[in-house]
Amino acid sequence: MVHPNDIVFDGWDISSLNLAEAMRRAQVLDWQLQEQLWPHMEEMKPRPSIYIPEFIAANQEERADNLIPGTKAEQVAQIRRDIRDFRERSGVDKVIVLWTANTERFCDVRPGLNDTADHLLQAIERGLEVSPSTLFAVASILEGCAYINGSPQNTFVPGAVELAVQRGVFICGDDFKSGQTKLKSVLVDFLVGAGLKTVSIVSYNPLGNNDGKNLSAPEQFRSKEVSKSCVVDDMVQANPVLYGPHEKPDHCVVIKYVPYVGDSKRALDEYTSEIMMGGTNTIVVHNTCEDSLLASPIILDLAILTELCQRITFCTESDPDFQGFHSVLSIMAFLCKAPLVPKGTPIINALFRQRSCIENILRACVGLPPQNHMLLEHKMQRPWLSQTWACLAEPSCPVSSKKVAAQVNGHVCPASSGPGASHACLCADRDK
Ligand SMILES: O=P([O-])([O-])O[C@@H]1[C@@H](O)[C@H](O)[C@@H](O)[C@H](O)[C@@H]1O
Repeated sequence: MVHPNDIVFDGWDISSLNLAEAMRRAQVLDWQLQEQLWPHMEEMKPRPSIYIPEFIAANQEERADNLIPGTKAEQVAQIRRDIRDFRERSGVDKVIVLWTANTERFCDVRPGLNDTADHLLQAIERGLEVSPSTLFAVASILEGCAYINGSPQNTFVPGAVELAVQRGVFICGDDFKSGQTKLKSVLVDFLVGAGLKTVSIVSYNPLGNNDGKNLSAPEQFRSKEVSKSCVVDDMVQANPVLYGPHEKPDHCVVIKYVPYVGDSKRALDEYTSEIMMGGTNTIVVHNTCEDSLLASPIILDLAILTELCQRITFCTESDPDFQGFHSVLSIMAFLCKAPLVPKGTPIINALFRQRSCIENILRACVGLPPQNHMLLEHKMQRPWLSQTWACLAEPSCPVSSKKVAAQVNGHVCPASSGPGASHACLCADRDK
């Protein structure tokens, strides 16, 4: 066993690092923790990956040392073999693939190139423009493995989405919502919800890890800028009293590579809002975001929730046959900066609305009604009667006409006559 003390950071030979060495190089974990983790990490070595220089910053070249050779089609075939090999060797039942690698530049989206599943597969065969993250997505989908995109680029070109739908495989993304954006998706919801018209949001991000280095290139920064900027759109549009049809706040996002701060990303934000009688309200936030340590639990949650979603089916009153979620797993919006949703469905960025979606679906899975915070039972003139609620149980509900039942692993949650109980009712109208 190589001890961390035996490794010299300066002048490091970066070829084929194992995960213990990578941990040391990343300088994220405290030294004592590194020492404890070392024996568990050193056995693990990343499999080779795909490097297409035009998709990431030129400054990443020296780190690209563990590569899958060949054409794009051969690379996809190799990833598929790796997934199968991992599944067999590890003995796991399911594999979920998650992209947490470098931010890529946006990929061209063109008819004939990647607008349909067939065109995308042909583009791979012909070696046309397909990003590494999309090659991984296609390999995963073809292996029947859910694929999660933790970076901002447009991995899910229309052809990749169509392929996932055709194969009934979950995809979700984009870009972990970890620090500054998470706070923003709460603060702007609060400001606009409280009637303060936010007119300017200025966000600076000094960042010193390798992600920051990659993002110092304009095309890669552009991908991140888009995912970080769209996060307030729905909250603004949801308030037509404050904002006109095409009106939205000025929103400026800056990321600067500052090696000294390492993984401790500084997020500096200024929110300016107009209030009554020509006044302004200004909030300035300094937020030290431990970039990797905020992202890591999100990675775990995404994988765990995706697996759980693979076991959930539900029905609605208008469609009583049980079915699974759409391949574009939009309930993961809570964990993503730029939520991917099925075409034509609303994008929700407000953090607590996103959380409430997950919470209520999970409540339905265990036979509880949705949490709507009305608490009418505590607001009644007359004493509260539990029978008021018992009437919500199947088969007929005089209070609400809409019902949704949910099941996990084929087990349908039972109706009950207790307070607030219904047949795993997801109905938003239950209190009407
Ligand atoms: O989640 P957040 O703090 O808004 O955004 C962050 C970006 O500002 C940063 O550049 C990147 O390195 C992080 O991974 C994360 O995406």
